[in-house]
Formats: sequence, structure tokens, C-alpha cells
Amino acid sequence: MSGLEDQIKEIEDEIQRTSYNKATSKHIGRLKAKVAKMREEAVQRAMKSAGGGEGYSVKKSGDGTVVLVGFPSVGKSTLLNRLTGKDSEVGAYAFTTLTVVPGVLEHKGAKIQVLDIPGLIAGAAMGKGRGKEVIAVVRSADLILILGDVYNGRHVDVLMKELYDAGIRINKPKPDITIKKAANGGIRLNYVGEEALEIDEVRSILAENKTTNADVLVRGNVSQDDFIDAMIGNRIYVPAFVAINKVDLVDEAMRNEVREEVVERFGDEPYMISAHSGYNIEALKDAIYENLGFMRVYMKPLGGPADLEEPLIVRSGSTIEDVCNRLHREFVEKFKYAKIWGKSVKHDAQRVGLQHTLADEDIVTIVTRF
Ligand SMILES: Nc1nc2c(ncn2[C@@H]2O[C@H](COP(=O)(O)OP(=O)(O)OP(=O)(O)O)[C@@H](O)[C@H]2O)c(=O)[nH]1
Ligand SMILES: [K+]
Ligand SMILES: [Mg+2]
Repeated sequence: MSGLEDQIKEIEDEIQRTSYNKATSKHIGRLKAKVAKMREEAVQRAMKSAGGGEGYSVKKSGDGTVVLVGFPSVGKSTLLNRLTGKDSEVGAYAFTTLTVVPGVLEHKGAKIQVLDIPGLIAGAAMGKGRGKEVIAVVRSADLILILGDVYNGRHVDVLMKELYDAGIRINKPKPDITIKKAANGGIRLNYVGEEALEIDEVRSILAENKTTNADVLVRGNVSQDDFIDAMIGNRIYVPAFVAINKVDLVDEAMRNEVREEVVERFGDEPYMISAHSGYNIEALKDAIYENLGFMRVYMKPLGGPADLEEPLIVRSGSTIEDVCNRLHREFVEKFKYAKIWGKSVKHDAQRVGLQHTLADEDIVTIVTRF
């Protein structure tokens, strides 16, 4: 272990030992910010020394990208092949897969890109085992499918820690925090909604970043960790769920044991599957679709009937601008207005602009200049 890692460990232990209350919150905040800064530094350094090797080149394609993350030999490649009909190499030994293998899952009208990657190991966030390249791919995903097998359900927390250390925040919305550095005036803290943090905490956290003058705006309930994340930046927020593979190899009692272990560590029920036999794979496909959050939008040409046969599949929360970008390069440039029939508007044929957020099954007419 390097000196820096020892120091990080020492401070983390101190945080563990200190109970959080009003009197200690400032101190804990400072320690956490310090660790976060040191860890970031360690990661950057490790990544640099991992060499300037080429990253994996995978172009995102389709309506959304899900990446299969798991320890070596849990069956990621077998699952990719099962989901997409690809032919990624499968082997009974660790690190069979040494690069990123993309496949396409077609489900409910969506084309979903599935990425099979090399196995992740403890220390990957610090660059171990091609961690640098693998983590970069994981960070670019729209959804993470954490894959374990019936023999290592208890290790799902090790994977989660690697993802966390790599700046990946799963299953939480991005906290709404703005930190604008200023030339003077100290730290000014403003809230929309509840007063989630104390000014003293915020000041001592920002001091670790050598920020003594800043305008800070916090919306909603955020934690110290959220605030530190916002200060460091470079965090990504992405949905994830767990599947446990190879259930064909064990009996009911063992399945339940693993399932309970995952619930305890991850919080949610895992999908119990067999990539080998195909058991529960349809349910898994549905889960991927659901977790990517798709919706259907029907296009209606100006003056003509809507095309109710073939919806456009877009991610939930998409705007008119997103739809325009999908249709034609010039649509945004030449956009005049859109007309909507459906759940996202108050009345039929309502006119909206580019920033309007659509709802599932909306009917849309886009009106452009000439
Ligand atoms: N019994 C059983 N074996 C499986 C299942 N899925 C995969 N395997 C076996 O597990 C071994 C590893 O499978 P891979 O698909 O290569 O696993 P991987 O996660 O891609 O492995 P790496 O690329 O080395 O990280 C192979 O021997 C597979 O045949 C399953 O559902 N049931
Ligand atoms: K393998
Ligand atoms: Mg593999």
C-alpha cells in the first residue's frame, strides 16, 4: 500500500470512530472532504501511471447502453451471447474477455446496446487489472447491470465500492448543488427548500478545496457526501441493478441464501438467472428496458395522421429537442414549434418549444421553417 493509501485508511477509520452529531459535523465534514481530495489525487495518479494505453473504443449506439459489470467468470460473456445472439468468447478461466464486446438486444421496439467487458477486480478504481479502461466504459453507460453468480453474492458490495471509488453514484439523482467561486465575500450559502447543511460544515469542507470565497446554492435535501461530490466534480449518476447468474448449479436453499445476501448489501432484490439455460432471461430483458426508462412517442406529420404503428423509442425525460436530434440533423436549427397530443400537455394540439419534456405515448408534430 502506498503512503497515500495508508493516510486515507487512517482518516477513514477516524471518521468511522466519530459519531455524527451537530458538534462533530464540521469536523467529520472536513475529514471526509480531505479523504475525497486524497482519493481523487490517488486515482488520478494511479490512472496516469497505468499508462497512456489506448482506451477501448466503443461507440455508443442504439437507444441506450447497458454494461455488464462483474468479477471474472461470473458469466458476463455467456449473458451477452444469450441476450444479443453475439458470440463473445466464453471460458472456464478468469479474464477470458480482454476487451469490450458490444451486442444489440432488441426488446419491445428498443435497440439496446449491451457491452460485455473484462472482469472487474478489487482495486479496479485505482487502475488494477485494466481498471482504467474498464472504468471508463462503465462511466459511459446509461445503465449498469451488476452481475454476480451464486458463489459470490456476498461480494456485490466489493463491486459497489469499486464503482463508488471510481466516482460512480448508482441509483440516486444528481444532487442539486451549485458552487460558484467568488473573488471575496467569504462563503455565502443559500437554500431552496430545507436547510440541509450548516454554514460551518460547508465552510470547513470548502476549505479543504482551498475555497474561501464562493456562492453556494443548495436545492432540496443533500448530505455532506453529496456536497463533497459536488465540490470534487467528475461524478456520474447512473441507474443500476443486480442479477445473480448460474442458479442452475445450486438448490433452492442456496439460491435464497444468496438472494438475501444481495438484498442486505445492495438494498434491492436481484434477478436470479441462468445465462446458460435461459432461466428468467425474459424477466431480465424487461428489467433492462424498465431501468433504462424508455417511452414511446408517435410522430404525426403536419396535417396528416399519426403513425401509431411504429413509435419512436426515446429515453424517459426526453425533450422535443432530443426527438428532433433523433429525426434529423437540421430539425433543431429550423425548429419553429411542436404540437402535442397526450399526457405531457393540458390540451390537445398544444404548442410547445424545444425544452418541453415529453410523456409516454405522446403524439408529436414538429413544425419547421420551410
Ligand atoms: N452452470 C452455468 N455455468 C455458466 C453460466 N453462465 C456462465 N457459465 C460458465 O461460467 C464460465 C465463465 O463464463 P464466461 O461467460 O466466460 O464468464 P465472464 O464473466 O465473461 O468471464 P471473464 O470474461 O473471464 O471475466 C464458463 O465456463 C461458462 O460456461 C450459467 O448460467 N450456468
Ligand atoms: K471466463
Ligand atoms: Mg467474458
